Amino acid sequence: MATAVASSSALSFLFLDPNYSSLRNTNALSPQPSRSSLPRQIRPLCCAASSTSLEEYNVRRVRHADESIREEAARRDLASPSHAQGFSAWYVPFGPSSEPGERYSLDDIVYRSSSGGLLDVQHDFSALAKFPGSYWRDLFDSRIGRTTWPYGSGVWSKKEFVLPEIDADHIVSLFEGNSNLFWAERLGREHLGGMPDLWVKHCGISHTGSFKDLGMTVLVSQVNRLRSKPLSRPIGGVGCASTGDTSAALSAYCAAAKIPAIVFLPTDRISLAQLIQPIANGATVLSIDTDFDGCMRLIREVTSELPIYLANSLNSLRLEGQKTAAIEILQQFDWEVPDWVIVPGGNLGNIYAFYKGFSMCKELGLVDKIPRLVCAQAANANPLYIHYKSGWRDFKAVTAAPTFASAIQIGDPVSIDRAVYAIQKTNGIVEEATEEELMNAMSVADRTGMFACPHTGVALAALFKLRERGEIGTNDRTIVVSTAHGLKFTQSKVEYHANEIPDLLCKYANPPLKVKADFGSVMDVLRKKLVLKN
Ligand SMILES: Cc1ncc(COP(=O)(O)O)c(C=O)c1O
Ligand SMILES: N[C@@H](CCOP(=O)(O)O)C(=O)O
Repeated sequence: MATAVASSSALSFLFLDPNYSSLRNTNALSPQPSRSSLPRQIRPLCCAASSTSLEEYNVRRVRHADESIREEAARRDLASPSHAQGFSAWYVPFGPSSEPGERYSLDDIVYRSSSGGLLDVQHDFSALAKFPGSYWRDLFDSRIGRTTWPYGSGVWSKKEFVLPEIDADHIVSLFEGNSNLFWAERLGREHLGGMPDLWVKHCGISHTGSFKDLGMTVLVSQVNRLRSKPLSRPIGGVGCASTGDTSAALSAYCAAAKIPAIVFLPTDRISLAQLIQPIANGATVLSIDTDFDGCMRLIREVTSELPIYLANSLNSLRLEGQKTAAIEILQQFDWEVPDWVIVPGGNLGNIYAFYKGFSMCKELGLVDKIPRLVCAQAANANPLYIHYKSGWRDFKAVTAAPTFASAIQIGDPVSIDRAVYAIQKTNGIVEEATEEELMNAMSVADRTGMFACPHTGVALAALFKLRERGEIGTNDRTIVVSTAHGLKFTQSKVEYHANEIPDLLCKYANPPLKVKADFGSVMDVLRKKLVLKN
């Protein structure tokens, strides 16, 4: 315990020293240099939080019996604004602005630019670039798997790239992120022509079962800051329109922080598992007789009238958290850049978040290139695909039809401009998947040990098509982003395996076999099964 202690206190001063360029050879758990051996300019800073000696500081790193990790972080002055070291971020218009120099503080409540366009969070790259890429890589790597508040989170372990100025005490985190990168060995070998370097980033293996946790920790933390002293903003609650995952994440984070959550859900268009999440977390749940796009229009009107903070990805704060999944992928490959990343798209914030995470790492020298991005849409809800196919001529919203990938049944995505930018900047591709394609892709992946959701099925179906056309090569390192946990969408799997879906060939259906409760019948069935197999 005492050694683990030493490493974290070391980090707190290492990230104050621009000249300390590499931690790569430093065993994070090994004893740290004595205070006098530290470079001179960092000596006064390392113990800035208290007047204790380094020895005492390290010993005291063992958390007091009556102390929470939050209190410990405050005592040790970890991640306080003073540690931001001049790092900062603010809102700017996304794309060209009619007002030169237009920018807003992250403490402003603003979702649109003066011309009505989207906003983006811009970081002070000149401050971040004072540290070399190797410094950031090593710092982020050294924080993985710890409980140190707030760095145990995959999002907040990259705090300087996310919300550098927020006080650790305002952060609302459920230690999200750090999700599994699954080597899809059998799927690649048996179903994709021997692809040896195929991976699935399981963003849905998360607290509320989807990648939305990554963005929601950032948004709710900022709301917590705004509502707390000294800002004390009169925000009565946080609201969103949702196809089921944003609402689940919002409700959980708000419940953890004791902030009221209000969610607008399209009646009968989300799964039962998704519906029960905000109900259980005590949110105000409005089931509205319209589709997601209708709910989105309503929440935008309501948040402009009432002191309810908007939690959809129109709010660019969300994407700051979501972009850390891209950074995590790079980390998981020891900072080698994959060739392709395939992301299912609906409201289209996430594809841009991936672009942003990758491009930030490139600009700051953590990596030297970025992957090509593929955005995969359900054919029943494919406005980006249509736009792409038209050669990016005038964008037209569509009325999205029902799809098994119900969380992306969205016809008028708020982040359309962000998605176009991400695809264009990465020489990316947009692909679509029919209901049969997505359900079969999901089910064949399940046969190789996954339990994918239908949205992941959309991304997998896009991969099958791109492999077939030879656009993705056999040896290309390819990541499919799994956006939700399959357990949230069991009804669609039940229907599929029961072969009960009209006009759909359920190629991988595996219905249970009904057998009489006697030995002979059981043996007959098993013999038949084994003979068939052989
Ligand atoms: C499970 C799941 N996958 C994919 C998406 C698409 O993400 P985005 O809306 O950011 O495009 C969503 C939400 O829209 C989702 O809930
Ligand atoms: N799939 C989303 C749709 C809303 O997207 P958002 O990222 O803008 O919140 C959901 O689960 O609600």
